[in-house]
Amino acid sequence: MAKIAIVYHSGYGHTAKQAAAVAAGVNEVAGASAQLVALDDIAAVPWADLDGADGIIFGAPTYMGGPSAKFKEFADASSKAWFTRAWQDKVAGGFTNSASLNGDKQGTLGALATLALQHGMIWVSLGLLPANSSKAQRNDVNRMGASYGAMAQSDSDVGPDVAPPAGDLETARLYGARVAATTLRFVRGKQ
Ligand SMILES: Cc1cc2nc3c(=O)[nH]c(=O)nc-3n(C[C@H](O)[C@H](O)[C@H](O)COP(=O)(O)O)c2cc1C
Repeated sequence: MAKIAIVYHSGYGHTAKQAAAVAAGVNEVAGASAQLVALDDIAAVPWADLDGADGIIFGAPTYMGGPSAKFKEFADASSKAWFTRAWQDKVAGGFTNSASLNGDKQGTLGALATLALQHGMIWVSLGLLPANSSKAQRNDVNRMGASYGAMAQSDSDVGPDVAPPAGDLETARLYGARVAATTLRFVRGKQ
């Protein structure tokens, strides 16, 4: 069994929907299971569960071009795990959601990847072709052409009941499945 923790922050619920889609993708892979960890209270982070996971997927909304402050608080607190190399060689991935089509989401994914690399983790790319032809539609998979991880976009005037759109949630689901399948290979390789 590959245990995959999905550690995310969501201020207003949009990134939480993306996180749920990532978890659905993980759980669709036979032999993999997802544990969603919402970063509401840093004092409540289940560090032992993260240390015991085979993979960790990080998620944050893009605020001012980078991960939200609450996620950064978690990243800073993870320095204890960094000292002990507790997450060394675990599989890692990341996702972000923001209001603008671009919105500097790449800055957030870069920060999430850097966190994983500092911990000695093995980062998984998105692995999906971009929807960038003249026929591309709003609900296409990977409509923002990401490669670092999964991106989603939520219109600024609507709630998480309607955003992010279905294609972005499908992108998140496919990414969760990809990270899970990759983690399973590592777990089986160790056995
Ligand atoms: C403090 C703050 C900063 C933001 N900065 C950005 C930004 O840099 N780029 C962007 O596209 N959207 C930005 N937004 C919009 C959020 O990314 C967007 O509303 C997102 O859906 C929020 O996700 P959440 O509901 O999970 O918190 C910002 C929102 C807030 C509250």
